[in-house]
Parts: sequence; C-alpha cells; structure tokens
Amino acid sequence: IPTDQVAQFAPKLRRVAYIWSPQLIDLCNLLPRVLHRASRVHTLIESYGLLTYGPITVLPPIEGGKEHLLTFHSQEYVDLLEFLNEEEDSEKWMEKKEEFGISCDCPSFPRIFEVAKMIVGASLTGVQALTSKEYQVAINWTGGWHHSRRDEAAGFCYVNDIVISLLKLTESFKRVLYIDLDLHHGDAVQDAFAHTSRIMTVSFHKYSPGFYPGTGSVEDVGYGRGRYHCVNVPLEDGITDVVFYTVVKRVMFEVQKAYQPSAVVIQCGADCLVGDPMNSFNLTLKGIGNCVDFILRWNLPTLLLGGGGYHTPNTARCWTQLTAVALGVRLKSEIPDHQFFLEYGPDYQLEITPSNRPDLNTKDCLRTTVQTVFRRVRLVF
Ligand SMILES: CN(c1ccc(C(=O)NO)cc1)S(=O)(=O)c1ccc(-c2ccccn2)s1
Ligand SMILES: [Zn+2]
Repeated sequence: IPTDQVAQFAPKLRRVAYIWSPQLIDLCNLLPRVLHRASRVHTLIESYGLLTYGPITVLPPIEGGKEHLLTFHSQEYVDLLEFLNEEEDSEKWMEKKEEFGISCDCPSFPRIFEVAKMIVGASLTGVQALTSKEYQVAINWTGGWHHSRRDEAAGFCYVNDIVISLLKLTESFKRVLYIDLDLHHGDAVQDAFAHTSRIMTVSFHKYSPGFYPGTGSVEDVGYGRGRYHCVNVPLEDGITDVVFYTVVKRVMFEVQKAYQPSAVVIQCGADCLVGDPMNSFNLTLKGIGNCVDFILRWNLPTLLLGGGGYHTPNTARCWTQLTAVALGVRLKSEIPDHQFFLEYGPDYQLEITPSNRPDLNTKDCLRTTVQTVFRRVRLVF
C-alpha cells in the first residue's frame, strides 16, 4: 500500500492526557471509603510503563478553587467543607453537618476541603486538555463522584466533579454525552441536567428494591427540554461481560446516532466488577474494557473518570486496563513487581475471573428494557 494511504488503515493513535501529581494522590488517599486506593491505581499504571509510552502526557492538576466548586455547589455547602478542613469544633457547624450529608456515609475527615478542590481541579484539567484539542482522551482516576448534590454530600461523594466538568465542556462543545458505567445510578449528574438537551446522560446500573440510591428506572427520562435526554438502563445482579457489552453497545449505538455528541464523559466506577464488596455484577476487565473501547472508537474528545470500586487491587487492575485501552496497547498478564505487588496475590495476574453466580437478567427482560430505550432515544432530535 502506498505510504500516503497507510494512515487510513492504522488505528488512530490517540494523544492521552493523564492527570496526576504526588499531591493529588496523597490527598485522594485520604478519602475514607477508598483509603489509599489512589496510590494503588497510579502505582500499578506506572509499573506497567504506561506513563512513559509515547502518546501519553502526564499533566499536573490545576489548583482547584472555591470558585470552581461554586459553579455547582452552594455557598453554604462550600463554606462548610472549608470549615471542616481544619477539623475544629463549633456548635454552629456541628448540627449543620448532618443537614449537608456529612454523616456516616460521608464522614468528615482532615483536609476534606483540600481534597474536594484537588479532585475538581484534576477533572477540570482533563476538560482543559480536551478543549485545547491537543488530546483526544483525558484521564482522571481520582474523579467520578456522581452522587454529590449541590448542597449535600451523598453516597461516599463529597463534591460532584462530573457536573462541574460537564458544565465546563458545554462552553466548548454543543452536545455533551455523559455515560455512567458504575454499579450505582448516576443520580445527581442526571438530576443536574434533567431539564436540558445540552447534555445527555446515560446510566447502566443495578436497579433493585432497597439498592442505593433507588432511582434510575427505565421510566426516568428527564423533563421539559430535557425529555428523553436521560437514559436509564436498569439491570439485575449477576450480569456477565458478554451480556453487559451487548446491552451497552446496542444502546450506545442508538444514542450516538440520535444525539450525535461532540464530546463524551465516561464514569468508569469499578464496583461493577466481580469480587467487589458490593457483590452485585459479575463483570471482568474484558467487559468494561470492551465498552470503553467501543465508545473511544467514535474518536470524540473523551474524559475518563473513576468512581466506585471497593476492592482496591481489582479497581487498580480495571483502571490500568482502561488506560491501556485508551492508548491502544495490550498489557502482559503478570503484575509487574512494584511497591504494592503483594496485594495482587494469590495469582498476581492482571485478569480477574468471573464467578459462577446466576445471571438474574433474563433475555426477555433485557430485550424489553433495550426496546423501550430504543423507542425513546429515537425521539431525541
Ligand atoms: C451509602 N451506600 C453507598 C452509596 C454509593 C455507593 C457507590 O459506590 N456509588 O457509586 C456505594 C455505597 S450504601 O448505603 O449502599 C452502602 C454503605 C455501605 C455499604 C457496604 C459496605 C461494605 C460492604 C458492602 N457494602 S453499601
Ligand atoms: Zn458505585
């Protein structure tokens, strides 16, 4: 093939921005429900040599400030986080804590405000990388906190870096698509944009009586100008790689055709993996990796964010694999020797094995859900 025609056959090489600094990791290691997860994720990615691979650039996060948080959160909530940063006692703020969701699910902890600003700064650095047109993919594995509300911490989420990033992206991109692959419904992101067509939110999640947050039924479609710009795909326990990938591919194919987004944000919560303490889905790195690969092949500016993921080694495995998918490289199965190597026992392999738990998603139920979604997505113009 003449050299000038080779390019059209080579998979597009993507320039990838990986948002990282030692301070970002040190602060995110303090998050109470994912203690020290940030350092495991980053160190495994580094141990595979991915950060010195050509098309990747490591970008330090910009200093997130109060003004960034205030693009979504209320002044009172931001003031509370700032007050709690120093962990001083004061009657006034003590009873307020409960009112703002700072409680057992989202306990206060030292440097809480610095952590919130740093996470938002990191996700906004990813947005900046995409709007600069210098990168096709931007990655912030410390972001993805989809339950945090305007004036309330919720579901282990203190600050909604996703909403803040989506708002920023709409300044440069006409239609922005948000895809939530976390085990839980991306409720606060959906609600933030339920009345607008500028952002379309699509969430694949477990939907079962009593399971957090309890929202995200297929009937949940948005309101007014935002009607049909919220897509919810409720799923049952035990879903496997092939079934999940088939559902995601079919739904996302229709969404891309109907909405024709100009930028994408994917929340890649790893609590949907087999072995997670949430003990719900039966996915492995292949399943979630194929879903992210499918969306990246649209070659749209895409921000990859973290989220849930409570089996720390598996979460590190997952986001290492997704970083490799973004770069288009295959990783060897053997976990490289590194500081936390012993935490990957007893097999010390990258891949994880599905369990033999039953898949409660029946073919009929999935077909009905997908057909319902198709009918509505085709109403999006
Ligand atoms: C507050 N909850 C959430 C909320 C959001 C998430 C999440 O990951 N969202 O993406 C996880 C748990 S919750 O009530 O379901 C739980 C609290 C503690 C839980 C737990 C703790 C240990 C093992 C299994 N589950 S679940
Ligand atoms: Zn989750």
